[in-house]
Amino acid sequence: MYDVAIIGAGVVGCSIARELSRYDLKTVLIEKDTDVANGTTKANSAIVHSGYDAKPGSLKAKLNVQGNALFDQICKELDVPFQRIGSLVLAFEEEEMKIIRELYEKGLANGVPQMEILGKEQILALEPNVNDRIIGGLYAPTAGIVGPWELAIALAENAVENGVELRLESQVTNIEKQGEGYRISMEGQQIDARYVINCAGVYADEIHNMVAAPSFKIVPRRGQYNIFDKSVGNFVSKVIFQCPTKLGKGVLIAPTVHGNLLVGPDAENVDCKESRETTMERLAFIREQARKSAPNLPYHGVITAFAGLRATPDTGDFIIEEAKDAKGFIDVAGIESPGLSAAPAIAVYVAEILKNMGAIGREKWDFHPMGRKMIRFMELSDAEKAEIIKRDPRYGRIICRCENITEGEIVDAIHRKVGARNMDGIKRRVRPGSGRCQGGFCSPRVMEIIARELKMDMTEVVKDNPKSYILIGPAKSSSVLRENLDAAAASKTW
Ligand SMILES: Cc1cc2nc3c(=O)[nH]c(=O)nc-3n(C[C@H](O)[C@H](O)[C@H](O)COP(=O)(O)OP(=O)(O)OC[C@H]3O[C@@H](n4cnc5c(N)ncnc54)[C@H](O)[C@@H]3O)c2cc1C
Ligand SMILES: O=P(O)(O)OC[C@H](O)CO
Ligand code: FES
Repeated sequence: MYDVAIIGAGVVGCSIARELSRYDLKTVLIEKDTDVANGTTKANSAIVHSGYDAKPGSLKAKLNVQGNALFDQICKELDVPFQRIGSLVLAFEEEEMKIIRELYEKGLANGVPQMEILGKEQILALEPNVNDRIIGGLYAPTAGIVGPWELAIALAENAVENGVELRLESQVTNIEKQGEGYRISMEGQQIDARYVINCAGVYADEIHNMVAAPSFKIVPRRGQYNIFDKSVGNFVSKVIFQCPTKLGKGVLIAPTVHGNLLVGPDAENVDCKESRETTMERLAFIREQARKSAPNLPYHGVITAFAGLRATPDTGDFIIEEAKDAKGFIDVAGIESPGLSAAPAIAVYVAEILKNMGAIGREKWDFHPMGRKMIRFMELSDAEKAEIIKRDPRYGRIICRCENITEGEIVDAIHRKVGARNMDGIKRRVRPGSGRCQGGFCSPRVMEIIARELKMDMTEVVKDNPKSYILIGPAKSSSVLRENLDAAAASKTW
């Protein structure tokens, strides 16, 4: 019997798993998909908000500000890209300056440090590409940008290194009260756990309803984006917001931790919890909105688009509590924005709930907080590069030309504790496929490496879910070509 079962391995479930791995507990992290960080965690604005948006007194406000303060340490421990670049909210008219002052007051009430209301010239000095029609704005230097999926993957990996069990491809289909705890059914398997933590993102209401009377509803609210090429990645140096509306913080322009530029999101309630498609109409709307902030936005540099789903609750705030009619079942639901920023603090908050229930005992003496570092080959000095190629020549072979990723880095991503099993898994860990050609050049090479390292056939290598095949079988001409190449290699004629 497990002490704790966490359902959902997004950034929230992974943060909680890592936090609980400090304690002497038998914990399992359950995920329906083939990899961690495959839900909302892989598709968001990647901003660590400073914390002036949420209503003072709300869980969102408290956990955002607390979470923001934890990022330096966690990202250092786990070797996750994070930059505290600051954010600006722009005002274009006097009415909006009123909103800026309200945000500032809310920020003070929430405990956000170092905020300043700036005038037009101060903002233009910081961000020359911003529309010169602005009249002022709010500056929050503690806002940052992070690699959201890198964070979740590193948290999961560190949790596993500290004893948490990770079960992928395990969709929870039923939960029943059973003696001291709960019996959790997944396709073809069942486990028992004393405590259950529901971190199922947009599906959290359905998981809740398996054991308790319905008490909240999650509406998927889609947000779409464009990503721009690195050549225009420094168009702005901070996160540029407009004034928030009822539907959220609005369209932003921000650099990413990998040097691209991100523009979006819009906010659109959708019926389906899997509706992650982008649409020309909404992307055109985003473009128009973003041009208000920066009329010269270099749209020739767009390389791709994506969409994510906010898990918007009908309660207005994060729901983090024991379900009223299911003792030992804790909902961590409605974790829409600023859920990424709040995730480290949510984990501490959930651990406190478990402590108050008497579920958590002593801290383990052998918890090790440091993640195993990744070798980022292009960030090494020439001497370090030479040394590592001498040890492992695979670091001397560039596979992804756009992002300069070596075979050694890809092989390492496959064989780590929470290793990549498919193309998107590799892309999220080491970025081949994220560059300007979007994998046009490197994808076949990455497929070959996955097939070789995981001892599978090329046709078994998938993009993401088990049915997302890329190849369906050898074409006649390609098998003839392969025979010719093999023959040529054998006779050493080239
Ligand atoms: C457009 C957009 C922009 C955003 N921007 C920001 C931002 O800039 N800053 C910020 O702080 N926050 C932002 N957010 C919010 C942030 O992304 C989320 O709060 C955060 O990613 C939520 O993480 P999660 O782990 O709760 O959910 P998820 O990442 O969705 O994880 C839930 C997991 O549960 C799994 N699951 C579901 N059902 C089952 C089941 N039956 N069995 C097993 N597993 C199951 C899913 O597969 C999934 O992996 C944004 C969100 C969106 C959509
Ligand atoms: O639009 P919101 O308010 O859900 O916020 C999403 C991100 O945090 C900012 O883009
Ligand atoms: S070569 Fe890998 S994305 Fe272009």
